[in-house]
Amino acid sequence: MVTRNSQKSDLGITKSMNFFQNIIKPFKRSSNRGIEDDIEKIAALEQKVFPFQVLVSATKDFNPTHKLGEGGFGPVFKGRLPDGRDIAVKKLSQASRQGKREFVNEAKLLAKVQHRNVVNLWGYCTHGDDKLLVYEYVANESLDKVLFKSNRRSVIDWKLRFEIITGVARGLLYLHEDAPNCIIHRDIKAGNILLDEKWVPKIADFGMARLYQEDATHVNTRVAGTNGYMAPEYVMHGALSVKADVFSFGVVVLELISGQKNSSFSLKHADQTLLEWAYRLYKKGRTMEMVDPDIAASADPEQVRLCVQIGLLCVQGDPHQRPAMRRVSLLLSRKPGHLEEPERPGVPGSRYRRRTHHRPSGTSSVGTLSTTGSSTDSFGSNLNTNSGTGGATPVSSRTPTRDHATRSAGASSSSDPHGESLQATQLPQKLVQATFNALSLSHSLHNGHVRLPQHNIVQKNFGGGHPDPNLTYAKELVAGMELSKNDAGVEPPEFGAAADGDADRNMILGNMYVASYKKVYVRKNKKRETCERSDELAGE
Ligand SMILES: Nc1ncnc2c1ncn2[C@@H]1O[C@H](COP(=O)(O)OP(=O)(O)OP(=O)(O)O)[C@@H](O)[C@H]1O
Repeated sequence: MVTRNSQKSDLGITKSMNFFQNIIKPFKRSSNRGIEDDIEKIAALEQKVFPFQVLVSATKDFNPTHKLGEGGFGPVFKGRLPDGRDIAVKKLSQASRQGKREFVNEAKLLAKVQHRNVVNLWGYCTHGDDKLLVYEYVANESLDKVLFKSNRRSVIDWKLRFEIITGVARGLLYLHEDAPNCIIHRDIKAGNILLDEKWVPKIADFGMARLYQEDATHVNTRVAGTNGYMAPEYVMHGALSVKADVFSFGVVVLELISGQKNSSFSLKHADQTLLEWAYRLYKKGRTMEMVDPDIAASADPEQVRLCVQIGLLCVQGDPHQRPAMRRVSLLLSRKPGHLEEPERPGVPGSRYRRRTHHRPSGTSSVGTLSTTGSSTDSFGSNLNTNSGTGGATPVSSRTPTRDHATRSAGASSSSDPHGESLQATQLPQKLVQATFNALSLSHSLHNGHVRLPQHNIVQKNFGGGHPDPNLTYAKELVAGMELSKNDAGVEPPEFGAAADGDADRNMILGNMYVASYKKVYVRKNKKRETCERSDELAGE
């Protein structure tokens, strides 16, 4: 990576220049071209189109030495435009099967998203099958590298960390409520927060899910988020709302305070997660013990308490209990004490308990750019989120498929005398952990991304000879369960045994296994039958 010092003077120059001039400069024509050429080019510039050749020369033909890294969406190259501006060019991998027109439409929309705390998309380019996005170059590394992978973590002292928290909150508020379209990021994490030369945080990778949406003919297990940051209702049911981003933001806040990465915290502390640990300390009034020892000296106890409280409010299990980002931004400017008490945190993989709210119908749940334009509490509606036999069975598939799956799996939730407990709104903690382990497995298999089946697409396309993402999901579930198989004494199901072409058979089998696991588990652990751990947690 090119160091930020070498960029500083250029950045200084470009900031003072008008944006349109900046854009037009690299394409200045020689004087003998026609006026039509001019018009065409100006039109292209307004649409923020970058000619491929400009990007080729900016990145020295995508030279490996210019490669900044490669994420789930493809490689990113650093480049410099003829006017001196530095850019980051993301070459989308072929997994984005979007047509050229759709890509251009999406990119145009995303290029309108401009905010100080968001990595600005300056333009885009298509060339043959290649699709490229051109971003402003952000000089410092991503937050995860500074926080978790370097010995520079003390460089971001408490004051900076607090500013990063407020900056990310503002960026996310903008995406949710003030951008031209409501954007649910879906993958808020320390790795997607880039820091500029003044440590101003900028949210990266917004809108990517939209560019990678499956079309009607392509079934895929889509990149859905990153382990350790995903809201429980999203992990378990694919239910997506702005509150899923709020949850991920809460995780980032607690990571920033503690300097600990949520997804690896449990490896060091077998019996708890970062979120539970934070909750316990908060309940005991010992929030300062959470602070990263490297920066403890610079920490302001009042601000720390406020941030811990806000972080915990954001990671509550019930999405409706989580504050919207506007409120978070407001709260960050207040003194603690005016705030409600957070309830115990949700665990990725756990089921949340719905309260008095009802899910609004007809809201979009999967798209990144919300089709409703509503900013808060738009809650996923295409999946069952609130009942069932312990898993994420799609609503529309449940009636026709369950009977068959029940027979195939040799277990029945409806005939089970403990049926009531199987319908409980929360799974035992251990089961939750096992599911989480399954997702961790998926995490390691997929370059840090958890992949979830996209149920509605599966349903639409099953029978077309596509791979069955439900199979993967169910196997992952079971892999998690197997870690504790001896406790449960339940054999995993035979996947694929049901051969009638039922779209969700493997999902159902996986869920049945979870259900039967739970049945045995509950029998063996009567005490935990109600799974109410909040008092227990608070008292510990
Ligand atoms: N605008 C940018 N300015 C500077 N560096 C960038 C920019 N965008 C991305 N990078 C860097 O490029 C690398 C790849 O980024 P990318 O966002 O594609 O994937 P990632 O964050 O590493 O992984 P993931 O896909 O899991 O988010 C990262 O090191 C990132 O910090």
